[in-house]
Amino acid sequence: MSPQRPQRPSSPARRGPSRPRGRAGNAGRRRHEAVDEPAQRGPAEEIILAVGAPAHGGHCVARPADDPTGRVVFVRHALPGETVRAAMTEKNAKIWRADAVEILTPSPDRVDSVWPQAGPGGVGGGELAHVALPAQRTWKRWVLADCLRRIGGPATAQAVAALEEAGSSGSIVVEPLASEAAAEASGQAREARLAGTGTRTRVSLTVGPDGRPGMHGFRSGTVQPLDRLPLAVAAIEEIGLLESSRWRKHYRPGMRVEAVAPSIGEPLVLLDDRVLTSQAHATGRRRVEEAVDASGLGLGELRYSLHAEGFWQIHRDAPVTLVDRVVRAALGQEPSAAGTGGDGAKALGGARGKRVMELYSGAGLFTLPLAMLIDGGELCAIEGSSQAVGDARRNLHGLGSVRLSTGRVTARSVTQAGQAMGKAPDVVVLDPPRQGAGREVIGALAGLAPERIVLVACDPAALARDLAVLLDNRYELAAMSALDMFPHTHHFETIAVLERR
Ligand SMILES: C[S@@+](CC[C@H](N)C(=O)[O-])C[C@H]1O[C@@H](n2cnc3c(N)ncnc32)[C@H](O)[C@@H]1O
Repeated sequence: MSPQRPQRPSSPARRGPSRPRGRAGNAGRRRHEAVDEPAQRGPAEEIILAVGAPAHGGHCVARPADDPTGRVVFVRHALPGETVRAAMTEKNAKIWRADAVEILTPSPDRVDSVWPQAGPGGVGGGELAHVALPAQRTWKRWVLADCLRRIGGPATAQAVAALEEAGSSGSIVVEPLASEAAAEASGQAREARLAGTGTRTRVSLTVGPDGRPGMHGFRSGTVQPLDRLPLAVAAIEEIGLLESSRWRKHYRPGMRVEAVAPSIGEPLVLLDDRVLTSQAHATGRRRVEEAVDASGLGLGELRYSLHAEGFWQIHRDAPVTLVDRVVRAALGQEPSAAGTGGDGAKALGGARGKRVMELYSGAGLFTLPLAMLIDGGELCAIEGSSQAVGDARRNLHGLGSVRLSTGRVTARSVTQAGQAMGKAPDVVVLDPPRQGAGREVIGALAGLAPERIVLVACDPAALARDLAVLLDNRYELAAMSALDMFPHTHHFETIAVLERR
């Protein structure tokens, strides 16, 4: 997706110069107000930009249209190939940033935003809502390839390009999750247009000074009130957190409002530390129950119980997809991260008796199916949150040979856990937070010399860094897949499988 290689999706093309319609245009004007903080600064400087390739972080690399050799500007709310009028939002010696506020030459991939309040000058967290969903995945594919090349270095980029799944393009396709794939394949224009909305089972808001809940403006401390939550599942929209007077009376400026819609039972709402039902009644319930279909692994439905505020994969299809991919990648005979379906139980026939280490294990999303499949083997997991470890203990109750430790994942704790296992683990699964595991942890992990490592990454820059260290430490890349787990944002998830040389 670039001026040279524009993608042509099935989305309706917008012809001729146009302002982003409706609220996006208004949001553009609002942006000037945001830029004006403090108020005496005057209107934002505007600039005409020729927009180039997407870059990590949800923006594109652009240059002034009348000076293509000029300064690079990171522009949001634009698309590769467009010419836009942009309002500068940050300009200093290091970086220039801008928001596209008028689209002079629209890309065929531009659509009416599914979340105008996340448009120019709006809240963060929906920065690709103006991009057709297939083109969002192309955007992310480019960003992944760019991070692997720039941050991982030539050896990392070559290792990825050599994978069968990278195909002739040499890059990894970012796949839709089941809901989006079904909506896009439905043949229904409305369903396809709204694909990727209504998928988030967790939503986090802040109450603004006026008592209305909203989200922070992008790179701003100001809470902007919201009038819709288009990315949230219907069960959260229906609670009426934004408009209902029954909620307003509970709100105080600065309060955090978290809505949690588990796959089993009623949603819960957390107001700072208080837990309320979806009807705004106080409740002693602090836990939610989640069901994950692991029949593809021959395990049927898995049940999890966790604290409502605990970490859980946010897209409604993410737990089932990740469990299937990660467990197959860890315990399958073939080191594939790419495929789902097929006879999981057969593919996992060799799992019994395996020795597994899991880092950053949360409430046990992967730990439970791994422990069930290695029957007679050994599993050692490390997780930093004691609450999550308590949840995992409960979820794994009765499964033998599992050691769940609370503590930071560090080079030392990884080495000690390896020593405690006695013999090198057969496989290590790690799902670190956004910043990745880091050079030292990865180095210690490589020092344990497991046959296989499954690295789950939600940030392509961190993935590239961690991967480069593994490739330098006697591991080779065996498989990689990428999943569009955060539609309408720039985020996505990657699973890399490495084998010891
Ligand atoms: C991306 S989540 C993955 C959890 C689990 N795999 C899942 O999918 O539900 C990352 C987990 O790492 C934990 N964590 C973050 N930093 C950590 C650290 N330095 N040491 C140990 N755990 C950490 C968090 O508490 C969180 O549970």
